[in-house]
Amino acid sequence: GNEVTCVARGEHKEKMLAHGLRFHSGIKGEQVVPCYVYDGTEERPGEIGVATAETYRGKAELILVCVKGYSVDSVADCIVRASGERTVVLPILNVYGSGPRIARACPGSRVIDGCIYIVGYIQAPGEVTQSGQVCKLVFGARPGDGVSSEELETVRRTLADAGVKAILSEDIDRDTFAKWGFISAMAGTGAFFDAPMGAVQREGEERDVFIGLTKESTALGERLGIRFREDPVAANLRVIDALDPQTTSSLQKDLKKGRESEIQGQLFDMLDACRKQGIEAPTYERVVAKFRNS
Ligand SMILES: NC(=O)C1=CN([C@@H]2O[C@H](COP(=O)(O)OP(=O)(O)OC[C@H]3O[C@@H](n4cnc5c(N)ncnc54)[C@H](OP(=O)(O)O)[C@@H]3O)[C@@H](O)[C@H]2O)C=CC1
Ligand SMILES: CC(C)(CO)C(=O)C(=O)O
Repeated sequence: GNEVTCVARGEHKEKMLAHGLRFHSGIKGEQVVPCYVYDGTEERPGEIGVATAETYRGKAELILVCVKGYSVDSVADCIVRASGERTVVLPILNVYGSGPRIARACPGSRVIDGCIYIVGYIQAPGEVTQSGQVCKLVFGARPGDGVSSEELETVRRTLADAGVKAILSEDIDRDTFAKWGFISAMAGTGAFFDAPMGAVQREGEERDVFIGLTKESTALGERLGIRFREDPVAANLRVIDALDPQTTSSLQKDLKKGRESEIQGQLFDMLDACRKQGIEAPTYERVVAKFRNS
């Protein structure tokens, strides 16, 4: 029922416009949604508008920022242009601090914060796969973001109507930190040992490293004033133990293929923050040393 525009580029954009956006979804099944070039004037119900960050015109009501950490700066101008007085900007990256960072990069935009639990990827240009049944988005207000509780409720309802399990958090700083701590430990362990999560599910060095990373990020979080809802080691191991043993993180896959990756935001920033806060982080030191100068 809502108008949707995707900001895209390259072959992905071309294929979407030529053949529609093809979804292979564990939740919604197979679908092809027709796409058209969005120029800020015409809206076509039942179709997805497509624009580039440079050509996007018009004002959005809700902007979901779902690029990787290294691409944030390339979409900042677009976010500012697409923001009107009532627009809400919702980042869902796996990098803690994305809300504040995007707010700084996009003066005048109203930026909240969030994170998402989903397994998805671009399978081929114009084709997106979402695996399994999990699609949970946690979001919430940041201090001084200027977004009212009624507007947050509108965001929740909009996402829920689209089939997303949307949870309005009373402490999004805690929840984005917890997601960051998890993905950092998962990606760091997987990349360090070049192993899928099955290796972390068994007792042994891989599991010990995963636990070490989680304990160190927990110490950092506590130093920063995060009040975790439950012990992060127990919570993170529960998630790992429920994964398909073949699962690897996208950071691990990107590193293996020599592609640009989120290693700065997911690993290096964690160690740098530990050092800055005087938190001893021998496991992060060991894992990061393998990648920092390689
Ligand atoms: N994939 C997943 O299952 C999950 C991912 N996350 C997090 O979500 C974020 C996004 O991840 P993911 O979806 O995997 O990333 P992808 O790289 O698969 O998708 C991001 C897309 O944004 C495009 N993009 C980047 N910059 C621009 C730009 N300036 N103009 C137009 N398009 C642009 C990229 O194009 P191009 O390829 O040309 O760069 C790419 O198609 C990350 O922080 C990730 O850690 C969180 C939970 C689960
Ligand atoms: C592992 C997964 C899919 C979990 O949400 C993820 O976020 C990533 O690969 O970056």
